[in-house]
Amino acid sequence: MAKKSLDKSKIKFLLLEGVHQSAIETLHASGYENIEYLKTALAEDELIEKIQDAHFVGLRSRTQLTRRVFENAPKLIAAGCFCIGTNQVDLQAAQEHGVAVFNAPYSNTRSVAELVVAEAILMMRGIPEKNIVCHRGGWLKSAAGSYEIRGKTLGLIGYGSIGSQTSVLAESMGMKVKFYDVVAKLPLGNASQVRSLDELLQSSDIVSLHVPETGATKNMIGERELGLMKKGAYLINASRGTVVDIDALAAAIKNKHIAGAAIDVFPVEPKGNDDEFVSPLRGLDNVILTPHIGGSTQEAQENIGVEVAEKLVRYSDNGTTITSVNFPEVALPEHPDAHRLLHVHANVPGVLSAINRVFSDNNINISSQYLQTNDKVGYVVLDVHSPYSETALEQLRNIEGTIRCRVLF
Ligand SMILES: NC(=O)c1ccc[n+]([C@@H]2O[C@H](COP(=O)([O-])OP(=O)(O)OC[C@H]3O[C@@H](n4cnc5c(N)ncnc54)[C@H](O)[C@@H]3O)[C@@H](O)[C@H]2O)c1
Ligand SMILES: O=C(O)[C@H](O)COP(=O)(O)O
Repeated sequence: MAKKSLDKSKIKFLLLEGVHQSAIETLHASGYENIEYLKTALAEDELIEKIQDAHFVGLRSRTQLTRRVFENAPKLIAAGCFCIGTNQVDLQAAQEHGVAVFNAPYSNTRSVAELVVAEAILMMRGIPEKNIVCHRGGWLKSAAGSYEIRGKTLGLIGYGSIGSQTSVLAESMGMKVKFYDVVAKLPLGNASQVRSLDELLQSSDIVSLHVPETGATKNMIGERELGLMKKGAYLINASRGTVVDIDALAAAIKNKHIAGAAIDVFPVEPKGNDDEFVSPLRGLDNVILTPHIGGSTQEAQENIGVEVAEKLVRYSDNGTTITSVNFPEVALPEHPDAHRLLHVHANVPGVLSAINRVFSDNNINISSQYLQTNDKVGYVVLDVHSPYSETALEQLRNIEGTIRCRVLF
């Protein structure tokens, strides 16, 4: 029997964390109607229940896609992070289960950069404290401790998309910019790269973090690093909550070594808007606390919705994995006259020759073949002109090392 791809009505998308409606519109426009849409993140057990019959999952930064989730997601072929960070996904486990992961690496960059510059100004003017006092009926008219940002040094930790965009905005407002990054980066404008984190901390009036969550960035700002910062300096963190030792920061603010902070991300964040936010930073003057909204603007969310949904659609319709964060990247042409097979396998010797043997044994002529591998996984795409038989597919699925195998008609 000839095998065609799954009917679009049977392909299920599970969208979590209230991703923007633009994602749904993009999926509808491509013929995908089977969408379960939830406004919240799900805890592991609930997620495992919901993901059983999902082919695609869409999430933001709160949902944890753990190894256990992948082990219990038999139909899942791709995950879309409708955000920049992908640390909430066990990328290794995803790859081992043949699940391609996509994100939106630039769509909220500008939103974060704008917020950081705004916070630098607000903190250097002592606005959080003055604002609170006014709300309580007080009047704190004073220039004491208030400064312009012009001429001050902004120290950026991480000079990737957000760090470098922040650099441009800050310089245009007259700040001097220094940055520390583990990679040598082209400094934009008059910015300069320093050799060590310590040098950056010792010479900056405001330090802002723009690194991903990794083993190396965990608590990279702790008691020692805060102690190295200038007395009266400010700290901004809109990267990940694990990067700053939050108790050490609270202590440094209380003993007035650090004059203020603007923190958007926390080691533990509430699961949803109805849960209490607990932090040692609550109640401290000149600390701006925001609920992880660095990338939460209408512009960013709408763009992210379209961008990530399009990547999922392209992978579903065509097999293209370009920009996947964990999968070998293959850019594929349209295949109007061909039947396309997508085969994901462990990257071990012999799999490719076994695949080719199935084709010759079944007398199937290959019209095009595309292959990319990384150290763990191989992704091969084969276009043929006659439909795949169930027998050939069964043989392909039975090849040792096969992780996933699907047909696009
Ligand atoms: N608050 C929010 O809503 C929000 C929004 C978007 C992104 N983020 C976070 O911001 C992070 C940065 O985003 P991006 O788009 O700029 O990422 P990016 O990958 O473009 O840049 C990260 C930079 O950090 C550098 N880096 C990595 N490890 C480092 C280390 N140990 N020390 C110094 N530098 C190091 C990298 O070399 C890179 O230049 C994301 O990973 C995400 O976690 C938060
Ligand atoms: O990684 C990101 O893009 C940010 O942390 C934003 O995440 P969010 O979509 O959960 O707000």
